[in-house]
Amino acid sequence: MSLVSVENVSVGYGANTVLRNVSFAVTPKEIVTIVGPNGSGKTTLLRTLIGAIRPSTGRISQKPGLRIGYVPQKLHIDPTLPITVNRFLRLPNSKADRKTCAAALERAGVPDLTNRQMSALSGGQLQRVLLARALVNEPDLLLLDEATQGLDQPGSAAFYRQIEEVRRETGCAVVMISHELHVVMSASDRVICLNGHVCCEGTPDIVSAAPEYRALFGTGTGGALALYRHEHDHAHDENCDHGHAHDHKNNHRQTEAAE
Ligand SMILES: Nc1ncnc2c1ncn2[C@@H]1O[C@H](COP(=O)(O)OP(=O)(O)OP(=O)(O)O)[C@@H](O)[C@H]1O
Repeated sequence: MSLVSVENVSVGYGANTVLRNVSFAVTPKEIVTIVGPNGSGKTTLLRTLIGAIRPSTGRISQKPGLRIGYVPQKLHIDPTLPITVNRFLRLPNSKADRKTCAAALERAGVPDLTNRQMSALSGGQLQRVLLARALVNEPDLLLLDEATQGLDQPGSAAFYRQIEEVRRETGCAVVMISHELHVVMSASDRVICLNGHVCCEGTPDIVSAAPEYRALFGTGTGGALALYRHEHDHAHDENCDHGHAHDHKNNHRQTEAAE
C-alpha cells in the first residue's frame, strides 16, 4: 500500500496554474527524486504533499496516521536570537525530550551539536540540524527540498549518504528535490521529471534515456550520468554509432544512456 498518493492534482496561484494533472504514489522505503527546471513546480508539489497548499482539483490520499518530516530549502534564523540546537529541535515538538532530540541528532550525523548556538553553525551543520528536526517524530516519509543548497560537492555528497543511512536504519521513504543530477542518479530508486506535469518517471536509467528528460536537461545530463556510471576511462569501438563524441579525456561529457 502506498504511503501517499497524488491523483490528477492541479495547483495554481491565482490564475497561474503551476501543476497540471499530476499523479504519482510513494511506497514504503523508496527514495524518489523530483527533478525539473526552475519554476517547474517542484517546491509547490512538496508543499501540496505536506498540506500547506490546497490543490484546485484532484486528490491526495495519505496512509492513516502517516508521519511526515519536512526539510525546507532554507531557513533564515535571526543571528541575534540566542537559541541552542536542543531548544530549536523542541520548538515544533514541545513533547520531545532531550533524549529523543539527541537520538535525532545522532541519526542526522551530528551528535555533538546539542548545546551549540544555532547562529554558530556552518551551512552543512545547519542542514543536518534541519534534518534532525524532521527526524524527531520518526517520520514514515521524509521530504527534502533541495536540502544541500549552498553546500560544496563533498558536503552535499555526505548529506545524501546520510539520507541513505537514515532510510536504511529507520525504513522511512524519502521524496527529495535535487539539482545535483549525478547524486540523484546514484541515490534514487525512482526519478520523477516534472515540468508543470509529470514528463516521465521511472528508474534513473529509464528517465535519463527518455526524450522528454533529454529535451529538458540536454547533454549536460548525459554528462552527469556518464560521471556516475564511468569512474574510469574506457575504450570504444571506433566504428560504433551510438551518437556521442569519443573524447576520452573529457569522459563525463559523453552521453552514454544509448549504449
Ligand atoms: N507563493 C506563490 N505565489 C505566487 N506564485 C508562486 C508562489 N510560489 C511559487 N510561485 C510560482 O509558481 C511557479 C513554480 O514555483 P516552484 O517554487 O514550485 O518551482 P520550483 O520547480 O520549485 O522552482 P526552483 O527550482 O526555482 O526552486 C513559479 O512560476 C513561481 O513563480
